[in-house]
Amino acid sequence: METATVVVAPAPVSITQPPQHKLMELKPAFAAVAKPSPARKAKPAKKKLAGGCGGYVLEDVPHLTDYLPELKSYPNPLQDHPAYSVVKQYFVNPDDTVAKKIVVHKSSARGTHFRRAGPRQRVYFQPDEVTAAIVTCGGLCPGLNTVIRELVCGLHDMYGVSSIYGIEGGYKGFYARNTVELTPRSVNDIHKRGGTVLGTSRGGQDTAKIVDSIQDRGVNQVYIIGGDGTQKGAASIHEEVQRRGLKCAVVGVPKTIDNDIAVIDKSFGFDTAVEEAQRAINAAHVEAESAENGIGVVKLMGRNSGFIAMYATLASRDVDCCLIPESPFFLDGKGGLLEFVEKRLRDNGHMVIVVAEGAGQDLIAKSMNFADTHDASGNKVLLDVGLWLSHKIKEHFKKKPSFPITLKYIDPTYMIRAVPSNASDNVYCTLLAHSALHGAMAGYTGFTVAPVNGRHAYIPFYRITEKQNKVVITDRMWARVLCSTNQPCFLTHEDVEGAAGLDEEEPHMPLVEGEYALVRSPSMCNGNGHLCSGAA
Ligand SMILES: Nc1ncnc2c1ncn2[C@@H]1O[C@H](COP(=O)(O)OP(=O)(O)OP(=O)(O)O)[C@@H](O)[C@H]1O
Ligand SMILES: O=P(O)(O)OC[C@H]1O[C@](O)(CO)[C@@H](O)[C@@H]1O
Ligand SMILES: [Mg+2]
Repeated sequence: METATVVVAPAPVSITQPPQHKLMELKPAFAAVAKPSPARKAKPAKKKLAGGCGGYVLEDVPHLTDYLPELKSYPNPLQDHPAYSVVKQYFVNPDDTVAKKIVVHKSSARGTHFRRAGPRQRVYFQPDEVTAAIVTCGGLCPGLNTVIRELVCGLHDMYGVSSIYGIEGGYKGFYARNTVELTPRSVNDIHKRGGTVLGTSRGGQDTAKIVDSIQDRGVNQVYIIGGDGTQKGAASIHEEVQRRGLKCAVVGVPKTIDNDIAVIDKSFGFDTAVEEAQRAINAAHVEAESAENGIGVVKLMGRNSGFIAMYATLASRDVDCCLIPESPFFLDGKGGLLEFVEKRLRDNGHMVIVVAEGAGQDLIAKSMNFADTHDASGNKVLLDVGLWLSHKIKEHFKKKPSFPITLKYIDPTYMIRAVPSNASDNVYCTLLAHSALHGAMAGYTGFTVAPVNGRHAYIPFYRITEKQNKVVITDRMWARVLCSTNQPCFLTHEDVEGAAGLDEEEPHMPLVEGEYALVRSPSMCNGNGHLCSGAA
């Protein structure tokens, strides 16, 4: 492990863990202890924080040596790889970290950083020791197959790993389905297809059973591709793996077209989805333009976050009104949506409305009195806002016989996520997969990999799962949308006051024992291991 940066915080070690020399004697694929009773809960992993000068904080990720301190390391085989041997500085400097915030003032603290992703000089697995498993969970997203392909090809071509399995049908596939062997040949052209060749599912996440399966199959690297729910599942798998003292790296690759994962720049598949949404918006615009008082309503995905609707609106420029979950709206009366629709039709003769599926759910529930239902993962099942809105608009104009309208409702929901990824998402997925496997080979675990301000980083699970990424309606990006559509903002003063801020939290670092395990890093401090002033 890279000792220059981090001193390991005391790890929560299971009392069933055998002495270390025993661990090292076990089957090379994994070091395991007796299976625990499913009733015992894994303790949440401690946060690993290191301080540095000028308010610098490293939010580090766990490493296998945190709880298996005697693990052997080996020179990275990449150093002999013909493609990489010529690359200067191919291995990531152990002190390299990625800043969470890059807009700073001269007096700002340096703030939170994450460990930079990439290949390390030393690895903690020998190629023939690795048994890797890949699983995809949650809804579909363009690029899933590309990530699978690049994990398989990357592990094989860069590290000489040949034992790679796909878990079929999401988390429950660990204990309810068969595995499929993955080779560079079997995944060769899967990136040209939408969906996931492994299948996916919601619900059925049973951590104890999953870790039993990991243990039984001798899996020592698990790559888990999925959204916020999946990453929560991955966090509990990692905790249980650590509690059992298994030599098994648990790695998350964030996936969701909703782009609702916090901290990261953007989730893969999002660009493709926005591009695909353009086709629906174009169709709505053509239909609307060709009719008398034509209205095109397009519903796009976005359960709690309206990013797809927002970016699709900005990209298109044909949209007259964009409705997202983060920005409440109302229909009737002065300043309401119906008044705006009427005005826009009088002015332009046609209009296009883009609505994110999670928008206006409270209004629909009020007017239709539906009981909440949830999917197998516990996500609220949404009511069809597009249908409801279309109905309300038609009802409104029915009362005005001198004002005939033609409304077309387009619901491309699944079409924007079932397509193969576009070129830029393909490249992005490749980098994600490579960053993920370099991290696992280097012994890091319990992390999600993703770009932060353009640089790939290893981010602890808790950072990804503690809150969702949402459109900030008091931010300039939403103002750009309002400028491009010239729609009313529908907001009251209270809505604005209550809206989430752009840059709220920067976690402060209590210098006391407790939830945070503060670690002082000699290389980042003033040479004697003390935090420089301003670090707290
Ligand atoms: N809090 C949680 N703890 C453990 N597992 C969870 C948790 N939430 C969800 N999961 C599991 O993660 C898997 C995927 O979750 P979910 O269906 O919410 O999709 P997701 O990963 O959020 O992706 P997306 O929202 O983009 O479709 C499911 O198998 C679900 O059971
Ligand atoms: O696949 P399902 O269960 O219909 O889920 C649809 C949901 O999945 C997503 O595509 C991703 O969370 C959402 O945008 C959408 O609400
Ligand atoms: Mg989700």
